[in-house]
Amino acid sequence: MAVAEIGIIGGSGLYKMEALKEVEELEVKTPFGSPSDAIILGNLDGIKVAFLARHGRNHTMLPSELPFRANIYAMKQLGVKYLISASAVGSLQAEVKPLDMVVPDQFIDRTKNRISTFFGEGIVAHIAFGDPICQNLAAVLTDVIADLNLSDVTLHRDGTYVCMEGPAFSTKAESNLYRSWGAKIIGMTNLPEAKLAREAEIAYATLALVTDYDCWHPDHDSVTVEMVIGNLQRNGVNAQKVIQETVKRLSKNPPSSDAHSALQYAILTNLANAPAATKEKLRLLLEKYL
Ligand SMILES: CSC[C@H]1O[C@H](OP(=O)(O)O)[C@H](O)[C@@H]1O
Ligand SMILES: Nc1ncnc2[nH]cnc12
Repeated sequence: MAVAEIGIIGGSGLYKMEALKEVEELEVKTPFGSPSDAIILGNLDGIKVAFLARHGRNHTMLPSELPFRANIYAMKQLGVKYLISASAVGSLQAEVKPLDMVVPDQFIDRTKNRISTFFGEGIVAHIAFGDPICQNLAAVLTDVIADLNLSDVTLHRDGTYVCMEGPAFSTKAESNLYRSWGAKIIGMTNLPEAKLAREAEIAYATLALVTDYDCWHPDHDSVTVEMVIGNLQRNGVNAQKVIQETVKRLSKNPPSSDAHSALQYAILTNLANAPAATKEKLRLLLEKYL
């Protein structure tokens, strides 16, 4: 039985959910090692949720050091079917202002050093990733943001998130290149998570919290960590309201998601003859298809 069907990954500045009740800390082990930190299991308005601080509660991990596979696999082990990521992002477009919220629908991969598949070691799968975000989950998020009508927050219902390697922020030339590609926001974490969530058949969507104008805007200072965390603290309460209401609506009316059957036509290897050790390692992902 699922421990929690809804998971939350909190990014920079969002290290806990204040409204979580009856919390329990779970030290989860996975075939891919330990997640970034203990998973905090608790009740949000009576609904069980699993919360993980992406960089650890004391923010001790660089984006390139994050155990993405362990984080997503741990959520899968707890029975998570819907995963909400809350993330700080820089804006690449003038109309997207600090404190705004974006629910991106696309990614551009500029990472260099991430493992973003569970497969290999004798089992090959290629998931479809044309629509990397679950649009039905994203629609719940956007409806909630619109309905809450938060002061100082403009909602952007879609947009492309550039996922860069980091940890240094972009150069102006890079930032302007991404602008010329029409991308809306930039961060360092969500693309590997979205890929792994899709392989794990978990519906994934991002609540992107805009904290800065990166380094391209002639009238604004270039991004600093102080700016990111300051703006995150300014709209951390709003972000938590959005997540809380989204959890309520998901639990009342869980949307269908193509992500929930993402592996159906993705596995190439005949599992009957696949290495037993890999089948065991990926048992949770494969058991429906064995
Ligand atoms: C603290 S600024 C850069 C840092 O913030 C974002 O983190 P997250 O996506 O976990 O909110 C960005 O991706 C970088 O990791
Ligand atoms: N400008 C930026 N670039 C990359 N990641 C970020 N996270 C928050 N702001 C960012």
